[in-house]
Amino acid sequence: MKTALTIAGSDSSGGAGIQADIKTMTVHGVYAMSAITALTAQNTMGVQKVMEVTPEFLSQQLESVFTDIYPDAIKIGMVSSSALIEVIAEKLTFYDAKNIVVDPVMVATSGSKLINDKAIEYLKNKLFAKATLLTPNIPEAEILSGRTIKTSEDMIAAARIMSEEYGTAVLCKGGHALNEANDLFYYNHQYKWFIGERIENSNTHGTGCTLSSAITSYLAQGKDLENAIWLAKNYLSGALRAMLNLGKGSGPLKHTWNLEGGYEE
Ligand SMILES: Nc1ncnc2c1ncn2[C@@H]1O[C@H](COP(=O)(O)OP(=O)(O)O)[C@@H](O)[C@H]1O
Ligand SMILES: Cc1ncc(COP(=O)(O)O)c(N)n1
Repeated sequence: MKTALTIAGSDSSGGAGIQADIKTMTVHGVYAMSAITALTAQNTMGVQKVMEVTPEFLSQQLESVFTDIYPDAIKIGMVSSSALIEVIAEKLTFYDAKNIVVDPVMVATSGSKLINDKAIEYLKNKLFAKATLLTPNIPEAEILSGRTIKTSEDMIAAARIMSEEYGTAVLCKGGHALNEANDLFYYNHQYKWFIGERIENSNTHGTGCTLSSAITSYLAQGKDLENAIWLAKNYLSGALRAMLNLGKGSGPLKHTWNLEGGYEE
C-alpha cells in the first residue's frame, strides 16, 4: 500500500485540514498519516480558536512517522509559525523526503487568518525550495508574488514569479475568480491551464486542502505531476457536484462520492 503524510492543522468540523486530508487520501486507497501543527476549534462559519503544538512535539511526530512508515508523498498545509516551519524544513532534509506538495494556507474560506507575517517569510525562505508543487489560491498568490491578480494574464505573471523565485512547480488555483474554476500550472518557464467547470455550490470549505491531498495521493501512487493534478481536479469536482449541505456556513465537500457510484444529477 502506498503511504502519504499530511503535516497540517486539525479542523474540528472535519471539512478542511488534517481531517479533509485523511479522508481524501483514504478514498484514494493511500495509507494516510498525520503530523499535527495546530488544533483549531472551527466550524463552517469560522475559526473560533487555535492552539499550536510546540516545535518539539511537531519534531517528535515527524521523527516517529519517518523512522517507521516512510511516506511516499507529503502534503503540507496550515503551519502558523516560523518555529514550526523550521522544524519541518529540517526534518524533510534529514529524512530526504520526496513528492512534497505545499499548500501555503494563509486564510480560511471563512476569512480567518491562519498564519503570521514572519511565518510567511519562513515559508518562502525555508520551505518552498523543497516543494515539488506549491498550490496557492489567488489571495495567497497575490501575497507571495507581490502582484494584484485580476485577470488570467495576472495569474500567469504571478505564477511565473513564484516558480522562478522558488525553483518549483506552481499551481495557482482559480476558485476565487468569479465564474471560473481554472487553475494555472507553471513550471520550467512554461504554463498550462487546467480548465474546470464552475459548479454552483457555496459549500467550499476545504476545497484547497482536498485538492492538495488528492494530488499528494496520486504522487504517492507514482503518477507524474500533471496527471496527478488532472485526476485530483476531477476528484474535487465530483466532491463539489455531490452537493453535500451541512452546517450553517460554507459547508464541507462529500469526500466519499467516488466510493458511492458517483452522484445523482
Ligand atoms: N465552484 C467551484 N466549482 C468548481 N471548482 C471549484 C469551485 N471553487 C473552487 N474550485 C476548485 O477548487 C480547487 C481549490 O481552489 P480554491 O477554492 O481557489 O482554493 P482554496 O480552498 O485554497 O481557497 C481549485 O481546483 C479550484 O479550481
Ligand atoms: C486547519 C485548517 N487548515 C486549512 C484550512 C483552509 O481550508 P480551505 O481548503 O477551505 O482553504 C482550514 N480552514 N483549516
